[in-house]
Amino acid sequence: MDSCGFWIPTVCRTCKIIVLGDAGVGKTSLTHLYCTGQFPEKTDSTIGVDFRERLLHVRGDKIKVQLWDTAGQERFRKSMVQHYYRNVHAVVFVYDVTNAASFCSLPLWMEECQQHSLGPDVPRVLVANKADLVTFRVASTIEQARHLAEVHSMPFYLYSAKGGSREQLDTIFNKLVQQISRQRGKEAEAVKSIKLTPKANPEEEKKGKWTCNC
Ligand SMILES: Nc1nc2c(ncn2[C@@H]2O[C@H](COP(=O)(O)OP(=O)(O)OP(=O)(O)O)[C@@H](O)[C@H]2O)c(=O)[nH]1
Repeated sequence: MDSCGFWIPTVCRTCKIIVLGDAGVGKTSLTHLYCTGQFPEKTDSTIGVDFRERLLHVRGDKIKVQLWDTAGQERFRKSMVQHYYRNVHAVVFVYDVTNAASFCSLPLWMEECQQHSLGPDVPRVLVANKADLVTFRVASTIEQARHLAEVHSMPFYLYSAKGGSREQLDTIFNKLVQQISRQRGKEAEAVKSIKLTPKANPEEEKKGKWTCNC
């Protein structure tokens, strides 16, 4: 409501963000923490997909951040995979710093995105999760992951869903949402400029069409 008691409608947009990575890397834990503020003490393997949402207020607009927590296990993905990739606005890749195989799978997750027509313009980030379990042994993989992210022009975050602060996680997702909003702004500008392109003078057009040269 404004000061005169009128209801001022605000825009509500949805940002669909899919979270991809091997089974057990912490996708459910991360999405749960971002949307509820709690690290879930117990999680089951995701079957198909789980949705979680959080409403953000950005400069007077409402943005519904819709997180698609996808199944890491192949057998739980098959039937849903086409749905994940429809109208995606951003991607979060996750691997577990204690699980080298989950790091090695990252190129496969990226390939899957490509196969489902997600272009390089779709914002993405890489999260190295379970930072609370980092040991000297896994430090080199973290550097490799940082490098992989750099090569693919995506921000890299070392994070712990278990021990990290929610503010830190907010920063990761909110930056992604800002990137999506900026991109939407550019698209809207592009559409406006197409609409504003002056039309040819209709009289001139008519003349051109009906002038007989014989
Ligand atoms: N120590 C530690 N454990 C974590 C962290 N994040 C998740 N876990 C644990 O890792 C296990 C798997 O986490 P999930 O969030 O279920 O993993 P997922 O990627 O959603 O797994 P799928 O649904 O099978 O694809 C759970 O026991 C979590 O409690 C973390 O940052 N640190």
